Amino acid sequence: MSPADSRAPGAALDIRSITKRYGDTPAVDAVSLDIRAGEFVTLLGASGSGKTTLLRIIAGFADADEGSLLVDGQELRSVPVHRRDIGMVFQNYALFPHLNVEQNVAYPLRMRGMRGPERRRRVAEALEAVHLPTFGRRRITELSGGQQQRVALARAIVSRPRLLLMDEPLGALDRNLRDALQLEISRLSRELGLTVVNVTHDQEEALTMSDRIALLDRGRLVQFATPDDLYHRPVDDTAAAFVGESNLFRGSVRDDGTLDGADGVVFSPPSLVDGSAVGSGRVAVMVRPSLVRITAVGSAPEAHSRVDGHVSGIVYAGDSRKIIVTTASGTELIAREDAARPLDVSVEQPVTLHWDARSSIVTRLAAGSAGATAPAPETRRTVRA
Ligand SMILES: Nc1ncnc2c1ncn2[C@@H]1O[C@H](COP(=O)(O)OP(=O)(O)OP(=O)(O)O)[C@@H](O)[C@H]1O
Repeated sequence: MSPADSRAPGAALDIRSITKRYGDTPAVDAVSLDIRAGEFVTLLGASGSGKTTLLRIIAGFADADEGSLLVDGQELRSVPVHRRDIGMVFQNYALFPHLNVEQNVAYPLRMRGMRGPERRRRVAEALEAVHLPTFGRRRITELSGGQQQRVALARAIVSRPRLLLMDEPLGALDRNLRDALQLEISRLSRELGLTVVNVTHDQEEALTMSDRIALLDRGRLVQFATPDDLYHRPVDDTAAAFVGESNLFRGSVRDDGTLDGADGVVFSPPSLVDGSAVGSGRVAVMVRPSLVRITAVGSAPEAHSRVDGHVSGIVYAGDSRKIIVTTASGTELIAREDAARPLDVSVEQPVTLHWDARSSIVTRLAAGSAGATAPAPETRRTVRA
């Protein structure tokens, strides 16, 4: 099988303005993505954002109302499912219980009429790739969930498909197994130069595994970017709120550096939150909780952006500690700090949250965003479907 550095350049799959409606509501709304050969792309979004519908359209289980799917310039929409040269892995494994591991993995090759030593060699290679080289004769019912998912993966890659589609492949597994398989699937896709489209609502999984992430919201593509860009340079408040934990303020930046309607947050220096950088007056300003510091009222560094409130909760989460601060108007903000640091605040204590102005990220408001019509600031935590 080909190593990663032999990946072909160019688009493996060019998704152009794909739209699918159920009744009047678009489940997928004019989504365009150019997926490169050898790339691992994740469709990420809350429940109902259109991920599975788009994946099913690529697989050929559903047809789009509009748009095209081009592979090497050829329209895929008119190609029947079994001729699309696509491997699939589902959350529920979908293995044949009456066949053993080897027979399950060999199935796609049998369908293509491949037999004899070549077929055996390919099956052995695929089982090797998923670290199950000695499991060929095992019955499916004798395997753990993680092992079944590896068999499903081996079956999906054994015919070396042009494209591997995965629909929440790790959704049924426990956290430890999921973490281990995430790394293994990433390794395998790199080693084999696979082009993968993966669906998940788990942002950590998306950030860990993907070369690029397509963030969907109500059928629309919000941003298609590397994990780093999505995290550090969200295009709007929807992306900022969905990916990672964030403190998010929406409003208009005043000349004095405060944000209209934002609980008296003072951005310092104000030039760093110049809304003109992202268009008209109304903006979203985000700061990640890990970049926020907490101190007694009145003792924040002058050069820092800051807001006052009182500590309303302290939550331990393994290595880190989340301190929840509620402002005078009831907005909850988060500071996340290393749990090894001595705790120098207590619940109910008045405090100032502050952060280096360079940690503020200014983005535009998404069309239809709550903040586009109401200026109330808001804190969003990790959103999970
Ligand atoms: N066969 C169908 N008939 C009618 N509506 C549908 C159908 N399939 C999907 N939808 C609707 O289309 C929208 C997108 O659904 P889809 O399953 O693609 O979302 P998703 O992002 O994959 O969600 P989840 O993470 O919950 O699986 C939803 O509002 C859903 O109710």
